[in-house]
Amino acid sequence: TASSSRFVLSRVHPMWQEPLAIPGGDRQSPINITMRKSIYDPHLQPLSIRYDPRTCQQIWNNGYSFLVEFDDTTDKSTLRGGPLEDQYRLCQFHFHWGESNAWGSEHTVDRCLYPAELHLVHWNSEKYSLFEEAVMEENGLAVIGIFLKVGKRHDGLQKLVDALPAIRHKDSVVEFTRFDPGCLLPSNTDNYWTYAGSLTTPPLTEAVTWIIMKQHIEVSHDQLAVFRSLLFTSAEEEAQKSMVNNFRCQQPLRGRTVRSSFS
Ligand SMILES: NS(=O)(=O)c1ccc(C(=O)N2CCN(Cc3ccccc3)C2)cc1
Ligand SMILES: [Zn+2]
Repeated sequence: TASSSRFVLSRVHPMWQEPLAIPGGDRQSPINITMRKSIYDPHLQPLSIRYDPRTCQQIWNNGYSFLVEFDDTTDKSTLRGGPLEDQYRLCQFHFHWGESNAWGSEHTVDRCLYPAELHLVHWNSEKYSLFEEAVMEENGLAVIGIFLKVGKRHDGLQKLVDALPAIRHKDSVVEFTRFDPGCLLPSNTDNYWTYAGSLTTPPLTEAVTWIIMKQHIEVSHDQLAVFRSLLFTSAEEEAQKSMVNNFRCQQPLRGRTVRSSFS
């Protein structure tokens, strides 16, 4: 039954000890998406992604990734449509990456690993009044996942890359304004997979409608190398640890269906 907590089998994550039991535990993220098992759903609406660069506020190192945070006190940067019933507000975006270009993404497609994955995090502003509230509720969050591949330089990303040396250590924050997260979206946002999942970091709550883009974006090797120059550790700590491999291991599908917006 839903109340029975299952033991989520997972290898110990380098960054934090995976809890042995998660309440429910039958819709955990990330997962591998098997293309031939995903179900085309013709009723999925087009996504409406409208971001206002004026809501961009700061960038900070939280000791696990770096987050670009937005003013989410009004409906200026929003996500609607697709599998979503309600309107969601953008609150932050962050990335997950590896120590090498061979791995780093949290989700995979037919077991294909990408060197990094971007998460644009939104919360249901029709049903809840704060992110902290929505994070505990089913379908409280909607996260867009975008795979990164190493290739040509991403001009829009460079402004963000240039800000990273200022937040090298955990808990450092700098002002970061007038950045349009729309520049990080792939040219085609009509083709995506969607499934019911969870946060991939504590509290791992099963509150997320995942929307994983089929089309990846390209960034240069040097841009990704700057991500790896960040540190998990604060300025006070002796041993400096490079911020790499900040991804969670994959979780069982538990009978969930992954839908696709394309046939
Ligand atoms: N990788 S992911 O996209 O799944 C993702 C991970 C973390 C977050 C995030 O901003 N927080 C998770 C909770 N945390 C703070 C918090 C809030 C309430 C209760 C407890 C703790 C912030 C959002 C998305
Ligand atoms: Zn994430």
